[in-house]
Amino acid sequence: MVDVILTVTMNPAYDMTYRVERFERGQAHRVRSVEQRIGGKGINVTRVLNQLGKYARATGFSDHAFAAAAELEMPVDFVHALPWVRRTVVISESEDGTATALWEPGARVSNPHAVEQLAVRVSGLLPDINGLVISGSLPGGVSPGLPAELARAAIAANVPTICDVDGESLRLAAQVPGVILMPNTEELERLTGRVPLTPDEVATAARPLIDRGVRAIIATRGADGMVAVTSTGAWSATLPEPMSGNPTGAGDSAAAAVISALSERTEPDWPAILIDAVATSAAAVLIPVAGEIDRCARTRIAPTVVIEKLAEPSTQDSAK
Ligand SMILES: Nc1ncnc2c1ncn2[C@@H]1O[C@H](COP(=O)(O)OP(=O)(O)O)[C@@H](O)[C@H]1O
Ligand SMILES: O=P(O)(O)OC[C@H]1O[C@](O)(COP(=O)(O)O)[C@@H](O)[C@@H]1O
Repeated sequence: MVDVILTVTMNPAYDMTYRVERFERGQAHRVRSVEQRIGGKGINVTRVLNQLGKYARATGFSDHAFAAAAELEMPVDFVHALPWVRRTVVISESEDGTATALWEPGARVSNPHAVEQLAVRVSGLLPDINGLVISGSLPGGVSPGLPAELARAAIAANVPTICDVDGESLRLAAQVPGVILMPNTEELERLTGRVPLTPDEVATAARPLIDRGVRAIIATRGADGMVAVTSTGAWSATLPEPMSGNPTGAGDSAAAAVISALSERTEPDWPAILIDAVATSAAAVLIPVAGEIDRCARTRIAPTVVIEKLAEPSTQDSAK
C-alpha cells in the first residue's frame, strides 16, 4: 500500500510575500517584488511532503475558486464553506532578512453543514491513510474542539496524527491520548503557563502533558532549533549557525518531516526524526516563499545538526 498522508487546513490563505529593502514603521514603502501562492499551514505541509517524495492530499475548508485552483498541484478535496480566502502577508526585508507577518483572520464559515461534511470526509479517508496533520487557525463559526475531535477519530483508527494548532484548540488537542503536538515556544507557554526558555525548561513544561497521554511534543524554537519530549526521553536539536532567510513555513516543513517518518509505521527513532525536522525546516528558511524546501540544503544540513539527550526533569520540577 502507498503511504498516503492527509492534511487538514481549515483556514487557508493566499501567502503573499512583499519584498522591501528595509521596513520602517509609519513609512510608505515601494515594494520591490510581490509573490503570491496558495497556502495555509496544511497546504504548505502537503507541498513539502510532495517534495519529500510522499503522496499527500489536502482537505479543509475553502471557497470554490480556491479549491479549483490549478496552482494547487495536489489532490484536494475541500469542503466549500468560505465565501472568500484570506491573505497572509509577509514583509521580507532584503537588507537583513527580517520578516514581518500580517495574518488576516479570514471569512466565517458560510455553510451550516461544513463541519459535519469535513468530519465525514476525514473519517471516510482514515482507512486509506498513514498519517494526518491538522494545522493552522480556524475560521469563524468553527468550534475550537474540531481539531481534537478529528484527531481522536484518527488515533482510534491507528493513524499517527499531528495537531499544530494554538489557543483553545491546542488545549483541547492536548487532551487527546496519542496525539503529537508541535507548538512553538509561545504556544507552549500559553498552553502550560510556563515560560520555557531553555531546552530543559521546554522539557519540564512538556513532561506533564506526556504523562497525561500526549504521544510526543515537538516544540519549535525558531533559530534555536527544536526539543522533542516523548515517553522514552527528551532531546534538543540545534544548528551550529542559524540560517538567514524567510522562516515563514519553517514550522510546516518540520511537521512534514515528522509525519513523513511516522507514516512509515516503524518504531519511531525520535532523535533521528528531530534531526530531520531541524534540517528540513532550516532548508525551508532558505527558500524565500513559504511551503517549500531546498532539498540539497536539507541533505547538507542534516549531518551538522547537534543532538543532545536532555536529563529527565524531577517529578518535583514538572509538578511546579
Ligand atoms: N533562522 C533559522 N535558521 C534555522 N532554522 C530555523 C530558523 N528559523 C526557524 N527555523 C527552524 O524552523 C522551525 C520552526 O520555526 P518556528 O519559528 O519555531 O515555528 P513557527 O513558524 O511554527 O512559529 C524551528 O524549530 C527551526 O528548526
Ligand atoms: O492558520 P494560521 O495559524 O493563521 O497560519 C497561517 C500561516 O501559517 C503559515 O503556514 C506559516 O506557518 P509556520 O511559519 O508556522 O510554518 C503561513 O504560510 C500561513 O499563511
